[in-house]
Amino acid sequence: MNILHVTAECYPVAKAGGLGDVAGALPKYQCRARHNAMLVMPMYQTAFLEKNKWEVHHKGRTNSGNYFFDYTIIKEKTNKLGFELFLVDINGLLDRPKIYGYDDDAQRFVAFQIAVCHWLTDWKVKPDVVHCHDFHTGLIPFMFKYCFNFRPLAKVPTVFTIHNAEYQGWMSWDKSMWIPEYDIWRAGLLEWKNVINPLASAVKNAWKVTTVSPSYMHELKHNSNGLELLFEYEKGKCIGILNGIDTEVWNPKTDKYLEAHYSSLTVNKGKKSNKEMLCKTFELDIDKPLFIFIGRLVHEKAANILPDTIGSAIHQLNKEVNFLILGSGDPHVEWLLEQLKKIVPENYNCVIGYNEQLSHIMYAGADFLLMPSRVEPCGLNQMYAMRYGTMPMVRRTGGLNDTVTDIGDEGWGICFNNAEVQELVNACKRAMHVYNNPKVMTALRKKMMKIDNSWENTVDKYIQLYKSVLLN
Ligand SMILES: Nc1ncnc2c1ncn2[C@@H]1O[C@H](COP(=O)(O)OP(=O)(O)O[C@H]2O[C@H](CO)[C@@H](O)[C@H](O)[C@H]2O)[C@@H](O)[C@H]1O
Repeated sequence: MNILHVTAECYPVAKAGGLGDVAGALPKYQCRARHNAMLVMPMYQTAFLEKNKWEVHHKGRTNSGNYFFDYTIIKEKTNKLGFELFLVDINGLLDRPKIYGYDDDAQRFVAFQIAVCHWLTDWKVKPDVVHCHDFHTGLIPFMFKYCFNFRPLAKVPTVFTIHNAEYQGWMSWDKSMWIPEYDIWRAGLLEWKNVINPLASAVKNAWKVTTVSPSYMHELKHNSNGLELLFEYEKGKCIGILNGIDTEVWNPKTDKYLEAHYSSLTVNKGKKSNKEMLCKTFELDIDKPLFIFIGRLVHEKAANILPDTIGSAIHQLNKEVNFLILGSGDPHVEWLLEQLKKIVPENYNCVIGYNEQLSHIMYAGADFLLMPSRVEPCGLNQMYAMRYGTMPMVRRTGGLNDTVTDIGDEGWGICFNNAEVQELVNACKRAMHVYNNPKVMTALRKKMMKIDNSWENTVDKYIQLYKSVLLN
């Protein structure tokens, strides 16, 4: 089957979060299952672009409203990622160092989607299915069906995966001029609550819609940042498929970012070496349990409760715990986390920013991973942590619910119900209890490392889904 993924991120080309991890792994494992998966994304200015060899695959000229532009599709020459990788170059618009965060992001991603549609219209062999990810690609299912210029794509099936429904890409109606001329009677299929809503549009127009865990699919009908009724209405074409993890990138035996490798047999020794390195670098006491948080410092991740939680836990647990945070996001939370260094320097440290290598060393060296997320469509961090023998401490929501079982229910993690400071502190107290019982801790580490969350288990679910649309 010929599958084309369309996405704004893909590890290791350009990654801001979990979307990048999934987009870098799913096509690779689809190819291993003998399908022809390809991926197209914007051409940002990244190290990956400079370090690899490219050939020009297609050149075209099109427009987004009054903005006429030339675009070039380049293809990576060696299949380095295990699948064919195409980048869309639009001079001045996409070729920038960051993925997101520019004032004209909306226009950038609309132009990207138009270029992809324009290219595919010209391409003689059409993919069997086009798989779009998150709102940056959410207008594509509509454009395929209703833009006059893209008529040859009208029958190409589209699947849309929601990695995060909190971000919907809202645009006021005056931006509709950016979208190539379309059947005006279908304008309602672009909007939700009187604004253009690319995520809602994708849910309406894609042939199938998936979320990255079954629990999250269920939750969206009750809590989806305004789209609850839409998900209820469209539930017939929606399905939750749990993410996998790339067990080659995330493997403590071979991880290229680690100096001390280990397996479940050598887990205590391996984790100790990595913890030593972390504790030395961040001036923390190796004998105390190390709790970490890695991720975007935003409301949905409940990052705002971290500063108080850390302060209270250090106090209530008589300074017998250490915390290390890696992340960036809300400037106020960043500031509070920085200030905390001055208050509890012996038990806490943080790195504000994005650091792929450090994240791997932290998963390997920590004892516990905090994930108090208010919303978590799937969550990869807890699965990485488990693979590295680090106990996940999670709020029971979304994909966290589907992947972590509490130690009280014969599981391997610590679960709690509310994103509140004292609940998280209490969870730390339970964690301390386990930590102080080395035999139990070791057994749990070995147990969680054996859990198989690999993509091999999941790929077939997507293939079955694609097949169901091909039969229509
Ligand atoms: N400062 C930093 N430095 C280094 N690495 C960092 C980092 N901040 C985050 N990361 C990395 O980014 C990834 C985060 O993945 P998650 O799935 O946990 O969250 P995210 O909200 O980005 O993804 C969304 O999409 C994914 C994929 O579908 C869903 O699992 C998730 O629930 C949904 O919110 C991990 O690889 C993590 O290590």
